[in-house]
Amino acid sequence: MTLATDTAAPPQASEAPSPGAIVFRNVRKAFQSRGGAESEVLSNLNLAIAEGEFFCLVGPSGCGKTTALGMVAGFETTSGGTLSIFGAPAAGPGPDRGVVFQGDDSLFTWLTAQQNVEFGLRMQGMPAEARRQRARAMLALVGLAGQEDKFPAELSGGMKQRVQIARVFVTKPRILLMDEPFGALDAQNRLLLQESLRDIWRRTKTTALFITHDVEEAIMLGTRVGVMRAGPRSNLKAIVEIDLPEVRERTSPAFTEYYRQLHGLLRDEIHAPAPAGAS
Ligand SMILES: Nc1ncnc2c1ncn2[C@@H]1O[C@H](COP(=O)(O)OP(=O)(O)OP(=O)(O)O)[C@@H](O)[C@H]1O
Repeated sequence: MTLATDTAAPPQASEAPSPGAIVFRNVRKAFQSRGGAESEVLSNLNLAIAEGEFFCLVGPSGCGKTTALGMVAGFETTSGGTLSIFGAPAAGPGPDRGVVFQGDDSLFTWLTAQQNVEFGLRMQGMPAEARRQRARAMLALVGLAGQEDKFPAELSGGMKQRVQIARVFVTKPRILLMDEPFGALDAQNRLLLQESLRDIWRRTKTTALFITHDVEEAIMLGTRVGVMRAGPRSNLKAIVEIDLPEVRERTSPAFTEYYRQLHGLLRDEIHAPAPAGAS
């Protein structure tokens, strides 16, 4: 069980660029209020996510998890430091990064599940038969075999979220960004989707950054779990490496021990006093 508190220390000038799929170096993010005052949400954020990792991020509400993910997605710019994606400075959104949000309602209502999943492949110019087969296989992987011809209005919330995941994975993005994708689901659907996601990730080893409020979910899915400090000026407090078998058992002693450790780190942040000078 590895607990790292000093994550990705700033490089020296002579140091070669770090390898890694997603690398934050001293990243700062501030927002300007309408009155002109600045609030610094993230400060000195250092994190290197390796290619093929499934990195989960947990932290107190409002600490800046979505902001960090939004910068990787290209929806937000940094206010300082550097953020690189596969060695290049992060720029705007691109097809190399697939994004799934909580209660994502962006399916095309006039297309079937199959057509929704095929859409990105069609945009890539894939021939009809190849994309039909790829989309069907992906829908089967998320447990939707036999539901291909249903429209979003005919699907439950959990089924729609499965289509979202299939739609993102099918185009094989290099990076998968998920912001509480199962947050709006009931407990049973949540467990089933965690299993599907873990299964797909084991097959594809897509680099993933996954935000959750659920420590158990983070241990179930992650190769490492990062715990963020309470904001403002948040950054990473600790990273816990999850050294569990590929098939994870929630009731195993090792799982329970990770839960206790992570829950403790998180609880301390939730009850931590605000830093001096916090606005
Ligand atoms: N566009 C924006 N303009 C101004 N402030 C913003 C903007 N986006 C986010 N913030 C502020 O940044 C802080 C961090 O927000 P963010 O959504 O990243 O937190 P979070 O950790 O994802 O929260 P939660 O767990 O509740 O979803 C909050 O105080 C939020 O109000």
